[in-house]
Amino acid sequence: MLTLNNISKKYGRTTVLENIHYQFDNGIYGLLAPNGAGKTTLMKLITTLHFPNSGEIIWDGCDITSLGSKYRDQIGYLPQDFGYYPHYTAHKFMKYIAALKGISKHEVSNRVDELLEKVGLSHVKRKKLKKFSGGMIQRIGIAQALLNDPKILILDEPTAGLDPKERVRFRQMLSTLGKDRIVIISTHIVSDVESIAKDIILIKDRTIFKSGKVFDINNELEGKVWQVNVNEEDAHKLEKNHVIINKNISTDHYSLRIVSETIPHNAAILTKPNLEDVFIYYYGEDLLL
Ligand SMILES: Nc1ncnc2c1ncn2[C@@H]1O[C@H](COP(=O)(O)OP(=O)(O)OP(=O)(O)O)[C@@H](O)[C@H]1O
Repeated sequence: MLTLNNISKKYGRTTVLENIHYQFDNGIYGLLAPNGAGKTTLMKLITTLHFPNSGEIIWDGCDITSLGSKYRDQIGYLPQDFGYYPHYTAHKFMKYIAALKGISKHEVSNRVDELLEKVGLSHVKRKKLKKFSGGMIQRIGIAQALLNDPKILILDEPTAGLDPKERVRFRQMLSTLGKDRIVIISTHIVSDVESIAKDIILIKDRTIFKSGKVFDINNELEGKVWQVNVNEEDAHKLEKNHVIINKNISTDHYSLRIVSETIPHNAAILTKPNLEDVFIYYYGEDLLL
């Protein structure tokens, strides 16, 4: 179990994270917030690339600063700016990272082949990485992070730059990884984690302001999300007075998705809230920054 015990982090005089308290056990966690909210910082604290100004991180009952490499050996990390050697083949790159991680030579070959298979890249293992698509590079990124069979896998914006098809494939691959480890995925894209995360963690104003199962988080907006088709004039009136989650304009009407405590228009129909609604409702202003 990994516990963040009231951790705070400042850069200079600016506090980026404040009193973060959370407990992780095996499973996938979606760390969801707009850019700049502190997701990368939180991940760097967990990977020991940064240290908190106050609070402590506890792994299986011990402070990670006292565990040193015993703790770091348990971590697999895919950073946002994952660096790779374009002239290396997938196989050579994996062997290289395995050597850096101190994995013994007799273990390496099987492990590399097994992981390339797992991420669906064994058929291109002799291809140079410069020939790989963005999705394939991210899959190599996951494979290298898994080399040491980590108990904590940290993926920072793993789907950045991927097209929708690659995103789906990536999600399918990730969904199996949380069975026997903690997997923390940061993203500002709701659909990356909505269907695969056991818990969602939302960061706002430097702290965790909501966390829990998607169903429970969505439930907070139950009875408040409305769908309505209206003419242009009514659409403008509604936009002035309500939080608009989504707006589609067709030739003869406007289709609006609205969050409102009460029925916003006599043609409005109550609909089931989803995580996108929650995200836009709580972060609306921040998303425009
Ligand atoms: N090394 C640093 N020194 C000073 N400020 C930093 C440093 N790293 C991050 N910050 C600032 O801390 C805040 C949080 O950044 P962080 O990268 O953790 O956010 P994020 O949610 O991961 O966003 P993004 O997805 O854009 O990376 C930002 O305002 C950022 O400018």
